[in-house]
Amino acid sequence: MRLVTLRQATIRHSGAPALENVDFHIDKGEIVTILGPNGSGKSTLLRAIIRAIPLSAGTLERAENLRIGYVPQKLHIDPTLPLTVERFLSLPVRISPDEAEAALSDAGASGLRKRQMTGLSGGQMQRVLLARALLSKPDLLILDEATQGLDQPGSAAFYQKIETVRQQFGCAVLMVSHELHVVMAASDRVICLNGHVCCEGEPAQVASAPEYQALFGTGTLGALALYRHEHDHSHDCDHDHVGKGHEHA
Ligand SMILES: Nc1ncnc2c1ncn2[C@@H]1O[C@H](COP(=O)(O)OP(=O)(O)OP(=O)(O)O)[C@@H](O)[C@H]1O
Repeated sequence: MRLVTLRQATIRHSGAPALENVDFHIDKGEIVTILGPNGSGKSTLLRAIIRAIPLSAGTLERAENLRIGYVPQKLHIDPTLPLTVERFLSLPVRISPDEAEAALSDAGASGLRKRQMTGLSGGQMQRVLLARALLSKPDLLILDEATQGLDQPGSAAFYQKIETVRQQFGCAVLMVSHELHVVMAASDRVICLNGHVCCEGEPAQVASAPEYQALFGTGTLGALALYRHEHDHSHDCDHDHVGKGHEHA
């Protein structure tokens, strides 16, 4: 089932085009990742889909009653503002402590309900933002560089959580990320943007496309191969492997 379709979408900011003639779609349950250099229109695309900015040309269709959960890049909260996680989750629609606890648990943030928002670590904050996005039981979860500022284990754990959430909620996931190898391995489809769609397809297809390599180089091909490798051999000893090639075996 198709959740969102953009046809020949053009978006201008103060007259200057950020995106031109973009065709895009996402289906139920898919994980789609948007890659692209700084200023290539990734956030603009996401914000158009949530109808935060209008199209200058083209069309946007969304499935009827589509529920979207949006996890922003970051959230600025005034450090002098007392705001517990529970109260944050109750903005703007009040929820019960049980609902707050359930959403936090789904997002892997159990136990943070009474904490102050300004006292959370980067990883805890992202999980609270995820919990908030999950409250609407989304059909489509949108993440805009949600792991920016997290260390590598932190962001890997976050993406694993996203995969669990997708299975649990049956939602599609649309995300922007710069962490090429993790994201490429976790995505069904990758779209490479640079003001327009440069190339798109399954991760392996995109990684070998000349347009992608012109933007990102060929380095990620190796990383992708490591994460995608088929396990076609057995090991003659059962110690823990530390080699990168076994991280995703
Ligand atoms: N509100 C705005 N007003 C004017 N120009 C804007 C606005 N928002 C974005 N732009 C411009 O539109 C272009 C695309 O910006 P966008 O934020 O979508 O890129 P991005 O790919 O998400 O970048 P980054 O990776 O740096 O987050 C950039 O040239 C940016 O300067």
